Amino acid sequence: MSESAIKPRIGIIGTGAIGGFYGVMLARAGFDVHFLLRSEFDAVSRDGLTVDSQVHGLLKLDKVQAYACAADMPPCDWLLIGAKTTGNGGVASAIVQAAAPGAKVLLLQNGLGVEDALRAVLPDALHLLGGLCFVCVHRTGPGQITHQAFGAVNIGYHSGPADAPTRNHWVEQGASLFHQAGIDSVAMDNLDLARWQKLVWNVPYNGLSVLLNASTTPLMADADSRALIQGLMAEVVQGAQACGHVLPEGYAEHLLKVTGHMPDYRPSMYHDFTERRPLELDAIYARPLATALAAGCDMPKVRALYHALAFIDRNNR
Ligand SMILES: NC(=O)C1=CN([C@@H]2O[C@H](COP(=O)(O)OP(=O)(O)OC[C@H]3O[C@@H](n4cnc5c(N)ncnc54)[C@H](OP(=O)(O)O)[C@@H]3O)[C@@H](O)[C@H]2O)C=CC1
Ligand SMILES: CC(C)(CO)C(=O)C(=O)O
Repeated sequence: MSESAIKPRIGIIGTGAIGGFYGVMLARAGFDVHFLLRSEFDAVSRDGLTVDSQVHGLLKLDKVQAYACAADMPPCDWLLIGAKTTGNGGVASAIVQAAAPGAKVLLLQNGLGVEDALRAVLPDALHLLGGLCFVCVHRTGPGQITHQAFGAVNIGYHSGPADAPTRNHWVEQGASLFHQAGIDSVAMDNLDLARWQKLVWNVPYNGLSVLLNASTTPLMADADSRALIQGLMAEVVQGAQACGHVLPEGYAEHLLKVTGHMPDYRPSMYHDFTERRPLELDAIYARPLATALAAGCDMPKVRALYHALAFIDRNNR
């Protein structure tokens, strides 16, 4: 921890929907939070960040410690990465510039193996952790975030210079940051399993929202799209099993039920498509497909969805 800080100093690398939401919640809980921005730097420096939350009400952070350049940030004890996985090449140098010695880097991203690529370019002294966000947030304008539902961040240690007890300590500290901000967070022993588990939701809904131009309510209401969702979910569960992960019994059915009760929601991939940003196809489709195949499990429905999305993505930019 930086010596002058009573609480760990937190840096947000990529202040979009996820980075903005959790950053605002942590700042409101009294943490010293510093936000790295790109296209929205001017607007957020001037007008602050607003979270219009259907859970917590209207949250406003008027004076944002905003930066356009990571080298200007003070050394941060925890760095929360809110950039899309498609931008991870560009965030590595920002992490190095904003990290205090021995900093904890928490990757708040969807997909499989996202820590592996980043680990390869991070200094050994940094701790790398994965955070699975169960939340429905999206940007509606510069510095404007809408929060529709949920919020939990589940955390697992990926790699770094810590023995087993120290790993647990850092995971617990990460969870405690979120608890202090009123957000649920549990420690996960097996990050890979947790990532597969999250994919059971993201593989069908993220991709189908783009392919069928639909949010969750119509996707759930229509018998054909619901059958597609179920077929995709079943394959991801099989893929996870082939890789040695035992998912809770009835997990896919549980997710269907939860989604049926969620507010009508457009996943982040839908927003990337409409804003003509690159889709997170590598992390959410290509890597799970390759990993499952290497373990002897083909996922033909997932593969077909991936190829359709790759076509759409190439023609969208
Ligand atoms: N939205 C959600 O509800 C959920 C999202 N996730 C996952 O969280 C991750 C983030 O998603 P989300 O918040 O929706 O994405 P957004 O597109 O809303 O936010 C990404 C932010 O990162 C910024 N950024 C990217 N690269 C850099 C860089 N090099 N330097 C500074 N800023 C950078 C972008 O800036 P710019 O505006 O300039 O592009 C943008 O503000 C994804 O992996 C997603 O799958 C997981 C669970 C739920
Ligand atoms: C599954 C969901 C909608 C909420 O748990 C989510 O976290 C996501 O969009 O990735």
